[in-house]
Amino acid sequence: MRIENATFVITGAGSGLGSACAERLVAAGGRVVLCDLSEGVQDQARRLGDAAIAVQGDVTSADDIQAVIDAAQAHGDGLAGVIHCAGVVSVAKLVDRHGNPADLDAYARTVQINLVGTFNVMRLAAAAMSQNPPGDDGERGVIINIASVAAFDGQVGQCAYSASKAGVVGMSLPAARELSRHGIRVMAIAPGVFETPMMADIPEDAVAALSQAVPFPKRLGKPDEFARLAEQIITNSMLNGEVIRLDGGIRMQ
Ligand SMILES: NC(=O)C1=CN([C@@H]2O[C@H](COP(=O)(O)OP(=O)(O)OC[C@H]3O[C@@H](n4cnc5c(N)ncnc54)[C@H](O)[C@@H]3O)[C@@H](O)[C@H]2O)C=CC1
Ligand SMILES: C[C@]12CC(=O)[C@H]3[C@@H](CCC4=CC(=O)CC[C@@]43C)[C@@H]1CC[C@@H]2C(=O)C=O
Repeated sequence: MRIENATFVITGAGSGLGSACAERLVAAGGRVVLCDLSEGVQDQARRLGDAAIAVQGDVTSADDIQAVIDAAQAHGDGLAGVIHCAGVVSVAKLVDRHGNPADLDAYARTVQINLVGTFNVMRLAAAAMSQNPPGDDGERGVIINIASVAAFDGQVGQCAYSASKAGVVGMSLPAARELSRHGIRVMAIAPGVFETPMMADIPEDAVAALSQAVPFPKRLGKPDEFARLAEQIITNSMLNGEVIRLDGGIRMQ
């Protein structure tokens, strides 16, 4: 799949990994529709110029995401792909230090945004892309979902987050198998620890410890390193039905 003059939806594009993907795709000649809950996404689109537009929306809402996809179809010649970066992290023990059980609504909220939101974006994007004229090899589109190393090595306090990301991993192969008949590829990236606003409130010594836990290089990943992998997935049509860890070799304790 080529990037030049093709249109991509990027969710979570107001910040961190999504924002870096938007910059990279525009630099490669693509058009982007940026979706985020936060209104800051409008400024991000303005910074990127005419190739970018923003549609504020919630990935868990069918109406919001349909509006994003409609905007993408109007912004170019059909929707070529989605990089679905919107997500939230949550930390809560099953039983806290006072013996209270974890909050059930908080658990459901994380799963709703990270897992149900991913399914919502995938289903609406795939329905739109299935109507595209076929390109090389009959390709009609590509979906990149974002999991996490926490899908495989979840830490204490990450029951909700790890379950939501493991669900994203679990959906990728059946989705790729099903959508192959439409020429749509599905991939997932499982990042390790990346330097984004999601990490902003973590104390310096905790960030240093996380960096030390990476075999090589001993630092947090940079958002553009993530965006470069997303770019490779878009342009390399043999990548399908797989989850790629991008983590410097870290295995969380
Ligand atoms: N930063 C890291 O170390 C890692 C991040 N990830 C995953 O990567 C993805 C991107 O994370 P970052 O860029 O680091 O986080 P971030 O917090 O910088 O960006 C996430 C964006 O998603 C948006 N968002 C949240 N809920 C939304 C909703 N319901 N609808 C629309 N937008 C919504 C937020 O407004 C925010 O702009 C997330 O799925 C995260 O779980 C995975 C592994 C490591
Ligand atoms: C630091 C902490 C736990 C983590 O390791 C995550 C971090 C937020 C960004 C991340 C996203 C991932 O998908 C992988 C894990 C992690 C680096 C979390 C913020 C608070 C968490 C904490 O303090 C745990 O005790």
